Amino acid sequence: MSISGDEMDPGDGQEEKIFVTVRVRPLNAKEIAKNDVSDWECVSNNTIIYKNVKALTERSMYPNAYTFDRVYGCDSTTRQVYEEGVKRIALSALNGFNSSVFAYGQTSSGKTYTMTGITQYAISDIFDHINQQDDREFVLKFSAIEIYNECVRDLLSADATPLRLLDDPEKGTIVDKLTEIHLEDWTHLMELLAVCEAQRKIGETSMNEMSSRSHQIIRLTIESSPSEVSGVGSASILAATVNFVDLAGSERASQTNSVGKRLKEGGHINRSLLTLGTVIRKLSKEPNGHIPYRDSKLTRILQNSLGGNAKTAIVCTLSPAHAHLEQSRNTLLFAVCAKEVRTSAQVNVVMSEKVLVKQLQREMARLEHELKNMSGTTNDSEAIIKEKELQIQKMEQEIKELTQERDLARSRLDELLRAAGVDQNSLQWTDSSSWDGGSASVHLRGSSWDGGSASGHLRGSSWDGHYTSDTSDVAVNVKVKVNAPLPPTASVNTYSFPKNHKLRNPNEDHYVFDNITPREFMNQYFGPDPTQEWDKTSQKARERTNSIDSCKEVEVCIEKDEADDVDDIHDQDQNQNQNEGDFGNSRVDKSPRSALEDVSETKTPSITRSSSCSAVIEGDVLSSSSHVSEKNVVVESKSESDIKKLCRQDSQRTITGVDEKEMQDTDGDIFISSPSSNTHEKVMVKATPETIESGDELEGFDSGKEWSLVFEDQRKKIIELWNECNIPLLHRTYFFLLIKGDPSDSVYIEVELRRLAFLKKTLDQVASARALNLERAMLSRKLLKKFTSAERREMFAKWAIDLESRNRRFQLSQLLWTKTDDIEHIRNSAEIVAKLVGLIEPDKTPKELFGLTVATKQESQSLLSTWRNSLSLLRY
Ligand SMILES: Nc1ncnc2c1ncn2[C@@H]1O[C@H](COP(=O)(O)OP(=O)(O)OP(=O)(O)O)[C@@H](O)[C@H]1O
Repeated sequence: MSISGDEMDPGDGQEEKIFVTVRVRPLNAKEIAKNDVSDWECVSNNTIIYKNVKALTERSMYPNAYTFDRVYGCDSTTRQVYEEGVKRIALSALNGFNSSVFAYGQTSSGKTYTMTGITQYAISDIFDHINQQDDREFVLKFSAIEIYNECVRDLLSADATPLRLLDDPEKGTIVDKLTEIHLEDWTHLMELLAVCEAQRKIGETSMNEMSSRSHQIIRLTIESSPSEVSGVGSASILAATVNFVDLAGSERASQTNSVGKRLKEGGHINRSLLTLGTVIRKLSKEPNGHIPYRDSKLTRILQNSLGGNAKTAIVCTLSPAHAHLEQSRNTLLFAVCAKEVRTSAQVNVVMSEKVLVKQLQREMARLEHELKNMSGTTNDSEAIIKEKELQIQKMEQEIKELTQERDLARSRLDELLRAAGVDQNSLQWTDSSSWDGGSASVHLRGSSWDGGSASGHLRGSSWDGHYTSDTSDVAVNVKVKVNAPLPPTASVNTYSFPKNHKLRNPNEDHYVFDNITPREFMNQYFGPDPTQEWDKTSQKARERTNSIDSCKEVEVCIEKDEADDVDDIHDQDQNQNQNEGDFGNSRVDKSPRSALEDVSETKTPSITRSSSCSAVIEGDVLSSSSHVSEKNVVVESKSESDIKKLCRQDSQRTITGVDEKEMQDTDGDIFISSPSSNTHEKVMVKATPETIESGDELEGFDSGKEWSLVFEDQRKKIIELWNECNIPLLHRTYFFLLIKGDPSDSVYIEVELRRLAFLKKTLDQVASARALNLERAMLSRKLLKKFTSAERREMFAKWAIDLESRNRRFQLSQLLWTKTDDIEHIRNSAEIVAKLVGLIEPDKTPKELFGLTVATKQESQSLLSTWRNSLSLLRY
């Protein structure tokens, strides 16, 4: 339904006439039976004429043609009457105009018939209109009264006590304590109309079997306000009423043969209708004179509708029968007067308290929402700022740490270079560290590998692979003799560190994880291992010395697969254990050389020599007590011949793909690796022991005495962690072969401690997870073994409900049912299974569900059907 602009806004505050229509009903059966004829004919849309010529001559004092806004003949429908005029008036209440629709006419002329239809059509259209309106919210209130024998009665109340009429300065006459019901929908309306019909006084007269003996006024109050989406505007808050008035019919006592109660009723009806007629006549003739509204309850209540702030439509109903000619003429006279009456309808912005409260609540809610949004935005901004500040703090801390590491590296390198006799003036550190995408490199470019001289380029230095100290390339001529010819284009010992530290060191141990090594883990969580870069830097320094005499220690790192010769190593370890005893206390006196040879005899997969191991060479050899291989082994040598021997032995036993010549001795030469020979091999030259021993004090240790205490403490910790983590004996042996308590070993010790701490934490986690699984497994076994089948099912049902893991439940059900092949047993128990597993795997077949191997296809289908039925019953 749509309401055109004309329909919705016929004029704000302008006077307009009451819209008057006339409707003639068809002759009824009684009238036809009496051979009565219709006196009236609608000759056009708005003109009705009296067509009985005989009567016309006899009663010439009456006009024979009447013109109204609309006239409807006996073949008209109520829909027509409604649509062609009444609708506009009725629906103007949606726009804030009070409105009223009357049916006026003699008894049995069709007032109730017409008004019933009009009321329903109008309210239906109001519902439709409201449903189409998104920008306004509506509240409908329904009330109904009847005026019976000059008493006002609430038709929605069982209490028949007459209601008082009160005069409100703003609203006019109001009915006190009238029931108003919030109208919800169409069904609700029908219910209320039925109540009204049931309550209304209806009686049988000779004119009408169902004669209305009272005036009925159905009132719909429409309150509307802008919806939340359309914003708020107090001016557009509207409240208006629409009255549907079905008057009782005027009657002649002689015609209705009324007596007693009906006669009294007829008297009240006629009196009130007479007053109504008087009011209408006066309004039409002397609108500014006295209008006797107060002479009847009806006119009092309808005062606004008749001559006040309302749009009004009157449908005058006629009985066409000649027998009712006089009443029809009176009705037409009333209609003639009514059409002259003017009303002045104005938009009612007077709102009810309820609407006002609702509007205020909505406005408050909107403001609160806005406030919340504003505070939310503020909170968000604060959170972002806080987060950024934290990031900045974190970055500053990282920069600080990196700077410290860099300075430490520089100082160490300087000391090494100083010790190696390199002219440090030729090297320049710059502070212009540049973030170059996280890669750092140390290049040693050999221009003439076979000639024994190489031009080393030390390009920056980085401890963690994050940055490069981008100094200008410093060319240092380093005389290095190599034993094996290298490809002339080869760059040797070039290390690049990916930005994310994820570079996997082939020398790394593999204790726990497949995808991350402890070193990677430590790099990630504890920062870089400074020893790696230290080693490289030391190597550079060594190369610069160009003096093989000063090189009394060589660090040799050879990687080999962990799996190689583990058993052999184990055997060797056992042999060693017989002689060596516990690490902490009983060291077997043994010459360094023999110690080295012992170690090398174990077919060590890799060998590394530390710069701090001279004490070992000249003193004790550490014992060992385990049997698992390690990749990195640190040994030491006192002389070049020792080194050469060691390397020869190792190369013969463990290194594959290494040129024998590479390890052969040329007295006084330094061993360096050939990267082309084997990517798993690396030989690094390191600083001389003299360099370290000649007063290299590491930071954090002021005196040898203090360090020795710290060292003892750390050593104990390491041993404890070794035991707790089941660290291979070989690793322990090699570790303490190299780490003897020299202050320069503190870095190695710290690395070891960190690694062990990580390992222990991981092992603890794994152990607790295993314990949990074991406990569960034990429970499963107990369940199957200890109890009878019934007990198992019962326990299992309880347990399974408690278990959160659905897969676990399914596995348990399989366990349960694989114990039997008894189809009947399973069928009977399908309900339990459905409870346990049905909600988990609804598409599984019985075979899959029950773990059966003997079920035929038919049996499976039968089980499945049973199971599904159970499932549907048990679905919760
Ligand atoms: N336009 C019409 N078409 C067909 N039947 C009608 C029409 N108008 C009224 N009637 C029938 O005429 C009879 C009287 O109608 P109704 O009860 O509406 O008259 P009324 O004016 O309300 O009478 P009263 O004043 O006594 O209550 C009813 O049976 C009704 O069905």
